[in-house]
Amino acid sequence: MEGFLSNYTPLARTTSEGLRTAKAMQVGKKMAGTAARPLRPQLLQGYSWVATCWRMTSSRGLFGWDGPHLCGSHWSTPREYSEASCSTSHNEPAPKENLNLCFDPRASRKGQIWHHNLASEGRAFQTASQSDHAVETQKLGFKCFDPKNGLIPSYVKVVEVGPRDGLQNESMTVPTSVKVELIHQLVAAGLPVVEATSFVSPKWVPQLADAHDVLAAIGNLGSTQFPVLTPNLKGFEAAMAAGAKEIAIFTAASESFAKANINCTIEESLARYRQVCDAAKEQNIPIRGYVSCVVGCPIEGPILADAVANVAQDLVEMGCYEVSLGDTIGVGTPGTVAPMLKVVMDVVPVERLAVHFHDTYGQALVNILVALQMGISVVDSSVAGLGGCPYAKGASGNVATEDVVYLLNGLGIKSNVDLSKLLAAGTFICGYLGRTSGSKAALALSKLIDRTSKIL
Ligand SMILES: CC(C)(COP(=O)([O-])OP(=O)([O-])OC[C@H]1O[C@@H](n2cnc3c(N)ncnc32)[C@H](O)[C@@H]1OP(=O)([O-])[O-])[C@@H](O)C(=O)NCCC(=O)NCCSC(=O)C[C@@](C)(O)CC(=O)[O-]
Repeated sequence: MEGFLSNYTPLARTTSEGLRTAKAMQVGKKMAGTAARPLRPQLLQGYSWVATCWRMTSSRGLFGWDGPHLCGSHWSTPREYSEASCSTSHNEPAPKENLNLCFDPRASRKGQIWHHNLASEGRAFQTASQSDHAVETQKLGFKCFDPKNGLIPSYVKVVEVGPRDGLQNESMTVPTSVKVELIHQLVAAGLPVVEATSFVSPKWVPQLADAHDVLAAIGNLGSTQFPVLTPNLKGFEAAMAAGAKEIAIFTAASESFAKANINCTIEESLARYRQVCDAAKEQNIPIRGYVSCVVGCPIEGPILADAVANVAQDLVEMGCYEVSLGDTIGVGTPGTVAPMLKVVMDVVPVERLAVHFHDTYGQALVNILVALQMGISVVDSSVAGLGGCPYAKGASGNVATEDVVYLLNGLGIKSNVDLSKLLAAGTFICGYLGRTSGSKAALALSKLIDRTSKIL
């Protein structure tokens, strides 16, 4: 735990660097020639990489200051964003309303702006390679954000759970064709794993009663993995009959939640899953495992990390290639998630662990960052933040895949997910469900795109 906390020391520097840089922004104010309001940090939370992202507004509209050179997000900001917010990426003059000021820590130390673009100086914007950037951030001591030093993974596998976890809680029946189209779009966006559906009792989860049809319709789509949930042998056999190539088994670290969700004790569930695993192994079917309620349970409250570690270890021993740790009701903060991960990592190798956060309290991204810093490189998420568990009252959706990919891009971590195609998938499913996306990144990017289309 001590070592873990020391990872955060550089963040204090990041923040103070950010504050110094903010002063340099006054130069930007003069350049813009507008009455900018005083600058203030957004979300200045202890852990937060967003602490280095600031904004100022003026009577002319929103002026974005893109300051994440300090933590590495600028160069991997998605193309759509660059195009929308900074027309100088095309070497064209930027409209004033679209002013974008970028800082380099080297320059900001001297109180200068490194890059700026104004209507008259549209060519000032430059690019730098990710490695230049990594070297720079390292020099400044921001090591915790440096994938090259192995302090966070350089590649993260994003496991999309929207078609299963996302839709299972929807009250309106989503037609099979819509589910299949959503899966196609998620695959097209480059997601390596899309959890397609569940072979659970239709009495328990009516929304996924068409599991066979969904799986039959998607067939084999490139190299994408399509795990499906199987709560028992009956579900496993049905999944095999529908052509499943991978399964997921799921239990909990909380007795009460296991009872509510799968109608048995944890021990009984493990006995069932041993049978499922034996059957799967005979057919060379990979098995993913889930542990729910890893920090809190809607019925029991706080959960002991040892209980999580025991169940995770059992799942690995019975044959799961990966165990996803679920904060089912989204109550975790780094203060509870990090110690829990530490205990689990003592018994399960970090390469076998994934994290699965719901965003009920807005803590999912910061928890993911902590998990990455602890070496975990598999993150579950749901497009547009859809989701919730029917047996976990009050649980909101999963962390949105768009937000996770935006974060990963910002950290210079590869995921091979195309954010623009992912946004389209989110727009598609939200359009069908008649709801606003639960992804902040999706909302912000879509506004930016709308705004630019009005300007251009
Ligand atoms: C586990 C059971 C089946 C036990 O349910 P049960 O009622 O105890 O089962 P049973 O063995 O007594 O059987 C009752 C009926 O269900 C049928 N049945 C039995 N099994 C199946 C099956 N596989 N597929 C289809 N039908 C099945 C069985 O044939 C029988 O039918 P009947 O004779 O009454 O007509 C039930 O509790 C269940 O399906 N639970 C699933 C609940 C669920 O899907 N929850 C959401 C997923 S978990 C989650 O979201 C958390 C996660 C993974 O995302 C991570 C996180 O966020 O923490």
